[in-house]
Amino acid sequence: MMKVASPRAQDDSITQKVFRRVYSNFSFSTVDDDYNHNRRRSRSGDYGKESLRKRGFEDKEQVMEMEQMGAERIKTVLILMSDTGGGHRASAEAIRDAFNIEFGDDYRIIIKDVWKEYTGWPLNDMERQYKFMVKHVGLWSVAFHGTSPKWIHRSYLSALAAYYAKEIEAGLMEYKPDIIISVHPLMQHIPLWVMKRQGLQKKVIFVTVITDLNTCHRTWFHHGVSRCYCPSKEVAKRALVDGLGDSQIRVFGLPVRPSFPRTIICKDDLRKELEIDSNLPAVLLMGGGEGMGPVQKTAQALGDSLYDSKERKPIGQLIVICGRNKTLASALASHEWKIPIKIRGFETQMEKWMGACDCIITKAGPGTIAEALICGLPIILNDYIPGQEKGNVPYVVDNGAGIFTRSPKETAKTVAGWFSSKKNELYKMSEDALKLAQPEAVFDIVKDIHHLSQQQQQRIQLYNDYSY
Ligand SMILES: CCCCCCCC/C=C\CCCCCCCC(=O)OC[C@H](CO)OC(=O)CCCCCCCCCCCCCCC
Ligand SMILES: O=c1ccn([C@@H]2O[C@H](COP(=O)(O)OP(=O)(O)O[C@H]3O[C@H](CO)[C@H](O)[C@H](O)[C@H]3O)[C@@H](O)[C@H]2O)c(=O)[nH]1
Repeated sequence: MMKVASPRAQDDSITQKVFRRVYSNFSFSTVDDDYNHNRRRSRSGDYGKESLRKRGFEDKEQVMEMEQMGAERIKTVLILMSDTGGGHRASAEAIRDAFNIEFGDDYRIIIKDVWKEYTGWPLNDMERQYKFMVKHVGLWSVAFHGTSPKWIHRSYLSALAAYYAKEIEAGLMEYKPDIIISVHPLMQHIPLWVMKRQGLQKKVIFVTVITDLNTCHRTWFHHGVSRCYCPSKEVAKRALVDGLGDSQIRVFGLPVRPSFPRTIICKDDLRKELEIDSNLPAVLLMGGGEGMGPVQKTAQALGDSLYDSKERKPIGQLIVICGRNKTLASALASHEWKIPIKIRGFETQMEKWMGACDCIITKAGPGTIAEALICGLPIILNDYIPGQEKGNVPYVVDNGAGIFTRSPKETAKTVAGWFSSKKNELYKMSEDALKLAQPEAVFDIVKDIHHLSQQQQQRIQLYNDYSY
């Protein structure tokens, strides 16, 4: 079905095994080999090589083009991501859910960390390395900025691509994708390099969905993509500066799981369901999927500021979502609290917890920010990861949707103010948050990808008609 020019001649490589499994009659051929598998039928069923040859299609490229014509079939979408933090998975799941809602069974969606499953070090270990580096922020800052020049990241990624070429080919081709969507900064160069080697650039649509709101890394921008979906004008400007064309760039917003915009939020019902006090205002405290940032100190400061010692009663309540940080959860659980508090681990229905609260304190994770904006939550940013999260601070603060402070005491004082004498301030910020929100972003993205797919189908059809 497609040419596989193998760089390292080896018998029974992973690629070959996978191809044999997927296409039972498949036998490997290089560009110069004869086609020796012409009895096999393509997925559309009508374009076996023999029949095409009889119709006068002797050229190998033509025969392959024809084989791709499977007009009315389910399209496979492969979403490439890695669990470096929780944001990439959340965006990948958002895109999958939106495809299902908009197009039902027309698309089969597969979310994969192909690096982890098919390659070796360092690609298969990104989660651990990322966790380590962001704990030592100085190290992350050097890695982020030090790898910004194109010649540095390009040469390193090209070397990795060449080294793991066969494994990555196998990883990508196992799913026979019609469309590849990358939601990770390190998943443009290598797959596009593999696709180029296989002559698949015109057959498989490749798009990037950027999941950082402002100061993103330059590895996000690759000239070879059909589309680069930017979550904000700031990121689009960076894409233009990096040489992407207007026709490649679209600005719809950051993809957020459809359960956020599509859940009709009734705070009272949510509070009942989550067993949260219905009468006290609630602040949500979190630190991304890994529970990063000054969560413990902030929780303790809130424990004091939200308790009115004169009246001997709380003026607010606290919900802490620790994500995967179990140490944090057990440290908080062993503390004595004067205010109502809920300490939770990794939650899968964040829209409910956000919908039940009145404001949020978080590090500047783009996913959390975009979700909080949709829920109209004023945001206190208490930390950011250098590099990709730095620009998220002005994005929120300059648009009036929140404030930035690293001081747990100041954070606690601000929330106490919002819950007592400064309710108007809280209300105004909530309005500004809703103005900045882009709840339809994920639907706009999948509709545009669908449009690209249809255009490609039409091109193939035209080629088909013209050739006959
Ligand atoms: C020596 C030159 C190295 C150039 C490296 C470029 C590509 C690296 C590719 C694979 C290596 C695996 C390292 C994985 C780290 C995880 C990164 C990640 O996924 O972040 C997600 C985050 C977001 O979730 O990624 C980003 O925001 C941008 C990615 C930046 C790439 C940083 C690469 C660090 C490499 C460490 C080498 C130290 C070099 C010192 C500089 C002179
Ligand atoms: O218990 C939890 C805790 C968090 N989340 C979700 O996890 C995501 C966290 O994503 P963020 O973007 O806020 O932050 P992360 O640190 O987890 O994300 C990582 O990926 C981001 C890009 O997507 C940024 O690059 C960021 O700097 C990097 O650390 C959000 O959707 C949040 O709702 C849950 O579903 N359950």
